[in-house]
Amino acid sequence: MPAAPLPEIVVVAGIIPDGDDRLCLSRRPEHKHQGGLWEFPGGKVEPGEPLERALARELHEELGLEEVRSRPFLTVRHRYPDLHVTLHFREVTAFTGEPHGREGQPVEWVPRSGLSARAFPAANRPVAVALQLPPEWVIPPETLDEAQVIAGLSRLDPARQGVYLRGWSDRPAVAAACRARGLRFWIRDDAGAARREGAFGLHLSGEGLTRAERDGAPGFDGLLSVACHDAAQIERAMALGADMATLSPVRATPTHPEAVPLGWEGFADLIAGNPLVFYALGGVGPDDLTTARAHGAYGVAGIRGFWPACVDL
Ligand SMILES: Nc1nc2c([nH]c(=O)n2[C@H]2C[C@H](O)[C@@H](COP(=O)(O)OP(=O)(O)OP(=O)(O)O)O2)c(=O)[nH]1
Repeated sequence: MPAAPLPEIVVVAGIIPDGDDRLCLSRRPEHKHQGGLWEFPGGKVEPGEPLERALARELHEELGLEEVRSRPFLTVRHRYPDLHVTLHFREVTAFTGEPHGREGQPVEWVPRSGLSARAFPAANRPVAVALQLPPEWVIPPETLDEAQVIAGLSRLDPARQGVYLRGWSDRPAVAAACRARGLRFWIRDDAGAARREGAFGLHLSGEGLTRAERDGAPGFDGLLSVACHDAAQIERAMALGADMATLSPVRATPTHPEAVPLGWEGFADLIAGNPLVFYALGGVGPDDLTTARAHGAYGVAGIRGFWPACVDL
């Protein structure tokens, strides 16, 4: 007899900041699923209930908060041995009241830097990664000279933007400019250079991925990222233990006219259920962030539209 299908639930959970770089966590009661672990407060969505309303209801019931406003952060689908869960994590942008455990559960404000010391349910891994990442991933144009790139970097916003030094990965002066500005930056393929320069991430191109598979995972402690274009590459990125990936091209781009665009639906289908944090790349701009999040991405990436307009292209 075929095994009975596992129950499926839809959950909404709030990432609640306090303006002092701390987030509100609560501890799940021992008797519940994933009991004893820390969680982002929330609970099951009722049939037909809009997500923002569901989160406001849960945060009122569990923490006593009022007037909760939120926006999408990251959607995660996870298969526990006994349960399939779709978790809609949302960033809380406004609330009134002081969170307290109305159901007797411990509630704490935890500094972002202290999150890794807490035990979370397995489904939360991509959220822990995304919480360290900027929503925009900017690729400096390779048509500029080094001085222009350095000038452009000084105009980026470190809170919102990270930088992939693609063609600039072997230029110490460009990495130094990122460090000076406090920008998180990624280096292409070269784990040694990423270590030396104190890069936040190492981004593997197709070639870098093949080399890493042949020689073993690169020796680099920071974030591991892979450039993906299809389901097979996503599988390979996960097998290598990657944290994040770019997936492209979402739309047609002048730089890769031969590549078949995925479209937003194709993009969403490819990433659904994969525990990586994805950036949408290829013909997208900063204004596409809401659309990207609605299709399961965490961030948007690109050259044009992201690079400061005041620097001449
Ligand atoms: N709220 C929340 N739930 C999480 C997180 N990570 C994670 O895997 N989960 C799982 C655990 C549970 O299986 C499910 C949440 O369901 P729940 O049982 O707490 O929902 P609820 O508050 O509506 O509970 P109940 O009153 O119906 O028992 O999602 C997280 O960060 N926050």
